Amino acid sequence: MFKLKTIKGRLRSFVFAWKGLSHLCLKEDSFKFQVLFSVLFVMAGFYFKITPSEWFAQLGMMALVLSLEGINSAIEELANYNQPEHDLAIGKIKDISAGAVLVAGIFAFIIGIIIYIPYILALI
Ligand SMILES: Nc1ncnc2c1ncn2[C@@H]1O[C@H](COP(=O)(O)OP(=O)(O)OP(=O)(O)O)[C@@H](O)[C@H]1O
Repeated sequence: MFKLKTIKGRLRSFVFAWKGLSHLCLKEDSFKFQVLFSVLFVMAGFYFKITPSEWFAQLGMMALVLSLEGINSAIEELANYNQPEHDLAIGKIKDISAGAVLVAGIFAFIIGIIIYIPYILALI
């Protein structure tokens, strides 16, 4: 059985995670941009009345892109904290981290096209 201390510890971790999420939403421009994009796609989903499996694909990609964007921001923060000076290794680490977000973004774009092109063509 869970001890009360363990439950309190889990709750504390949850509060810290919310602090991190509010930092991302308020301070990180790239994360804010991705949230804006996600909101637009949710609005498009309601507008075109996409199917449950299309919602599944769309929400899955949104979760992936936003999570990777958050991890990318954390890596950038860590890199800046450890090495504020110009450094080739830090530049490479940041580029690789940004590249991981780009991979998810490219797949999200492709899935967006697969979902919405038939709905858009039906309007024409
Ligand atoms: N300390 C550094 N040393 C070498 N190159 C760096 C350094 N900091 C940044 N760079 C290079 O500049 C690019 C952009 O870095 P930056 O930290 O501004 O990321 P960003 O994606 O523009 O940030 P944000 O997501 O906050 O807009 C990096 O991907 C890297 O190529």
